[in-house]
Amino acid sequence: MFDSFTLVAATADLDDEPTARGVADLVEFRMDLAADPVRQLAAYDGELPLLVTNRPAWEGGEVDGSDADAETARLDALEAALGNDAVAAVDIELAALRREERAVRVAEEAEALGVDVVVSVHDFAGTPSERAMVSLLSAAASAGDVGKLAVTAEDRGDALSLLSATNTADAAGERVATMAMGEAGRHTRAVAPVYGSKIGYAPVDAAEATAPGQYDLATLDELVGELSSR
Ligand SMILES: O=C1C[C@@](O)(C(=O)O)C[C@@H](O)[C@@H]1O
Repeated sequence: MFDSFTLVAATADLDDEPTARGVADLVEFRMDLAADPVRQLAAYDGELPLLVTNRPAWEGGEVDGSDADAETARLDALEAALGNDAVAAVDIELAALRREERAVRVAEEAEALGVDVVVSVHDFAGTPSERAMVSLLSAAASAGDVGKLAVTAEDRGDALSLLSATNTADAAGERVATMAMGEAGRHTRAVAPVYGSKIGYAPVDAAEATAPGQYDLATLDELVGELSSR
């Protein structure tokens, strides 16, 4: 997975899966935004494979990760999800891998089960320098199967820097996924795949976006299809 562009339908409600079928390649289950994620996963009988994400508040999500116990509980829930046969990929934050042994163990467990690891970095405050982004992408890509960087663009210059960093990482043979959040970065969701980004996220319904500036699934599918060879 992730060798070519992968379109991901992001949702907190696995009942959305039939609507994503035929368009998305994968469903991202945002466990941190979901009501009763354990029950939803156990009951899942959809066709699309799942990417599970349990994003902590310290990285822009909803689940508590404010102390060691909360982080252990969050990562335990993520690890438990790996046992579900529908789970093909897991998202783990680069910052968690850097500071928590428990996160490294979840990544190792995923690898042992043949579950791909998306190592993610989010910047909700702005866009780091191009050099810093290249280095973050490299660190994230080498810590898992794909390195993902989502930044917040304030202007076109930020969007261009992200595209350029994506191009550099791709040319270096790194498997990466990039997107700029916010209005100024919106077009990067369609354009970054041209520069090597391997994942695009979109909600099935634009009203249920999981990040600022996302296109709805059908629109992203169409835009990426027009611009790349999807
Ligand atoms: O990390 C990402 C990328 C994302 O933040 C985006 O900007 O599309 C959406 C999230 O659901 C996903 O986990």
